[in-house]
Amino acid sequence: MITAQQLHKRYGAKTAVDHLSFEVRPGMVTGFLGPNGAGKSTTMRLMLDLDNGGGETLFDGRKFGTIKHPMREIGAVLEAKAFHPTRTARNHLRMLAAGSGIPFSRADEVLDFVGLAEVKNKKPKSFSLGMAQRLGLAQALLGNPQTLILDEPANGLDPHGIHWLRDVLKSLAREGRTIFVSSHLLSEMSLMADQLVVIGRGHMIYNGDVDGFVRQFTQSSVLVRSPQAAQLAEALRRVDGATVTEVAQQPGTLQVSGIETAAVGELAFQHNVMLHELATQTASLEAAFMSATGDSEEYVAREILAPPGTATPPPGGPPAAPPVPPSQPGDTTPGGAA
Ligand SMILES: Nc1ncnc2c1ncn2[C@@H]1O[C@H](COP(=O)(O)OP(=O)(O)OP(=O)(O)O)[C@@H](O)[C@H]1O
Repeated sequence: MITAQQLHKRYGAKTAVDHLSFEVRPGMVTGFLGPNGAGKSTTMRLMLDLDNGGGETLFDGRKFGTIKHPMREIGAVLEAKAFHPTRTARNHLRMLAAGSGIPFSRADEVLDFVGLAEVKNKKPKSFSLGMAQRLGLAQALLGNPQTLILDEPANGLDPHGIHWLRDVLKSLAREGRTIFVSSHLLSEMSLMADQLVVIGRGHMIYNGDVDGFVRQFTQSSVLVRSPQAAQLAEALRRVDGATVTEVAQQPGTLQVSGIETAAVGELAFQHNVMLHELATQTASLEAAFMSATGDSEEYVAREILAPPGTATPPPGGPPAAPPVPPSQPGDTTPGGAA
């Protein structure tokens, strides 16, 4: 269990982390989300005593600085390419193992585990970002720690690598470990994380389970398809708070919000309306993230750069419209947006 209390950090006049308190529980993956510059890396550095700031972090009740062999209890990767410049991957890990009373054989074990056995005698400076991430994870796992703190470990991994990482972290969590991981890959996070800590501009936005985050920051709706859709729509419109929209190009299909799925089914039954489909439509983690952090974005692209030689809009004029992606075969929405 990690207990972070009142973590804070200022850079001059700027508050990077503003009195954050949260817990990261064992046996599950806790995702750490926030827009660029939200303070995720700074928070992780504060947790590991790698930065000066305020607040306190306890790992199973103990401060990082009081743990005799931290590598054997807490594995961390905060920078993808933080390796010894001249040692081979294997010797880099052996050196760390020696410093923490870990047997040398463990270096080969973890290199094998992360898929780097073939390149273990190469220097990490020749590694791609994805390979460096794998070596970082090997380093974090070297001491077989109870706790893992990983800053964007999926960055640079190919799709197979991302899938592999998800399986690894989930299975390490199932073993009862405490996993705290930041990522900008929201679809990945929705598959991997059980709990979320979401911050914006150094402030806590949400701390709780993933479903709760999606529920809190989006509105779910009900999709209902019926050969008597008009009759059902009429009944639904009489329900207080319910909003009914006919789905374009899908005759007999209604999108309903402001009413539970079960209540739609019951209403259909009461009005002798036959249903062909009744489904709850839950918004994505990405939609929830956009809604929750929209006001906290610090670095926002304002306009599309005009190609050389084309006129730029006058200052104060309307911003350039974002380009509409071309439709793909099979797209059902204008512009091909999914
Ligand atoms: N060494 C530094 N000096 C001054 N400001 C800094 C320093 N490090 C971070 N900051 C600022 O603190 C804020 C938080 O930065 P941090 O790197 O923790 O954010 P982050 O959430 O990890 O961002 P990203 O997702 O882009 O990696 C940012 O506004 C950043 O500019």
